[in-house]
Amino acid sequence: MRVLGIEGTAWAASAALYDDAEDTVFIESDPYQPDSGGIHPREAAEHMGEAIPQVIQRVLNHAAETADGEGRAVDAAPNEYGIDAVAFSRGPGLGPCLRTVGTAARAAAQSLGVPLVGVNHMVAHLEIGRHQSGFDSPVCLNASGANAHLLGFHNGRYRVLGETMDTGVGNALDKFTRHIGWSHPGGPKVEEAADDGEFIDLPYVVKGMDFSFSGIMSAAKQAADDGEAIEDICFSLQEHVFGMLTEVAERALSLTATDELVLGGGVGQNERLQEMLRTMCAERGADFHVPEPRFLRDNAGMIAVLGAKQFAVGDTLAIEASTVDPNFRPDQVPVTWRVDEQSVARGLGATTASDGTTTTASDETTTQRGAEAVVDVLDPAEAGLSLPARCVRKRRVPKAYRHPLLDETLRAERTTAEARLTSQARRAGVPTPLVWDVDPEESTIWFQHVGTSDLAADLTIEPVRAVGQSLATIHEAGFVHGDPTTRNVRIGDRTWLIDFGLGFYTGHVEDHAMDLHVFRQSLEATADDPAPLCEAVMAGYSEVGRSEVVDRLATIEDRGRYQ
Ligand SMILES: C[C@@H](O)[C@H](NC(=O)OP(=O)(O)OC[C@H]1O[C@@H](n2cnc3c(N)ncnc32)[C@H](O)[C@@H]1O)C(=O)O
Ligand SMILES: [Fe+2]
Repeated sequence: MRVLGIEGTAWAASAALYDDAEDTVFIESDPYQPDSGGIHPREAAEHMGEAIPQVIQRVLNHAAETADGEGRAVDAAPNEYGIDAVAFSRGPGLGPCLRTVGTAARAAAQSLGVPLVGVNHMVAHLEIGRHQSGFDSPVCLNASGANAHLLGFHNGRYRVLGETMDTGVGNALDKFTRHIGWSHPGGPKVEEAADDGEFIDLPYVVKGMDFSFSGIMSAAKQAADDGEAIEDICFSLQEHVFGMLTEVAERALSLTATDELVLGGGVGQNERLQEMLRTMCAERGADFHVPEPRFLRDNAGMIAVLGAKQFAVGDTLAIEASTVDPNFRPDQVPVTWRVDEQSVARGLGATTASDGTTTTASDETTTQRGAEAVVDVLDPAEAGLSLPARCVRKRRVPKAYRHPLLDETLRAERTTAEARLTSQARRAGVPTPLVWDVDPEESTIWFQHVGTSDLAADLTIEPVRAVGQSLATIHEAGFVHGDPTTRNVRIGDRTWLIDFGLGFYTGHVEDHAMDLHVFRQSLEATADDPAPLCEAVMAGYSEVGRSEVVDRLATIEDRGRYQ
């Protein structure tokens, strides 16, 4: 099968030929380069209008030359190019570009006499890595211009495990370089300048698996205005921004118990980002795949490859139904080509051994490696501690992927926050473990051992409802948990909240609603049937909390975050 792919969501006018018999991809691209400032949507669309017919023609020439290649049944295709389908990026992207390119794709499909396939650009950024790596069901980190998110396949869709709360990662870097007068695109120039830089402190914002770039970008611009060395700002931007992306990727691996990660998107070309992710995966024993650069930046090859998978299962579009969608979210895509495959969430819940005995993922005397800490369950007598009962020692171990100064600050701050907020939540009436000792130097806390397993291992309605009540209770007490996922809830005789390390004091409705959002995202990413669980958490929350928070949650979840 041969598929002609067409891409033109923003800056890359690109066409490609994918041949599945040989698994070869031929790509022709013509980038739009703004004279000044960032991407102007109308100028970009004009570029598409001129460049798309040319790149398509070059790919058709190549297709004609190779159409009678070995073993290929060209006669089966309705044209002399041996092309069976035309796939194009339907969105997300800039409306004027998408419309221009959509028109070209429809015309190409009609003149070649083949079906049209509509591809989601974000899913294509990630499927190319899965395709090439051979991974079953990885966590996917997309680091592109207009977006930044973590996706995992679950219950027939790509679920958003975490995403930027404001701008895309590439756009954030590009806005900074525009501020200091550098030409577009700025990302590669930041990478180059970072080579000679030294570390300066910038804001670092992670909420569960979501993250925000607005604070750090304003701080970077301010630092430039204040005369800080540009190479120091570039270096520190990379350390903070990519540190955030690596941290949330690790949290997603931990939440889903997955040991496969793929990277996608234009910012994925950055070698420091690749290095951080590679180091993090190596520390956890996870496999990591980065596609080659031509498949990371916008390109039609990824569109053709995913288009071929969709075409193979009959997922085609009638011309009259092929309108483009500038806000096309990855979780809106029916993943027709993966119906029978495994979920990203694995290793959760009860496991049945070959002899038929069932065990839950309980942790009696084990060492567990979470996303940011190593947790040991200790018998105090054996460990030589004078504590009344079984205890848990939680050590925030240094992360080799992070800059040592950033690493030290984060571990110290989170250890202090965790000890303080765990106790404060308990005083507010929420079941949390007793804090027996804290060693800030070693980023270590000793807790009372609570519960018999985590909520992820046994997801049922009642504890989920209790989590809703507990979140509302701490919000009323003036702080948020910061990372309330199903892994941070222990169940048993009661429903315990643990791991307050990302918590902070706040009375803002938005922050409270984010807490609920993070918990709901974790349910949606791991539960077989998330709907009743999502209802239960809201019911629990509503018993104690404010209705404004519930209303704001709806706004957050409706908000398209593509800027
Ligand atoms: C919707 C679609 O149009 C959009 N595509 C897009 O933004 O192009 P993409 O090729 O995925 O990413 C381009 C971004 O990638 C950044 N970039 C390229 N090379 C980089 C590098 N070495 N380091 C950091 N950023 C880099 C650029 O500065 C630019 O912001 C998207 O995927 O979000
Ligand atoms: Fe892209």
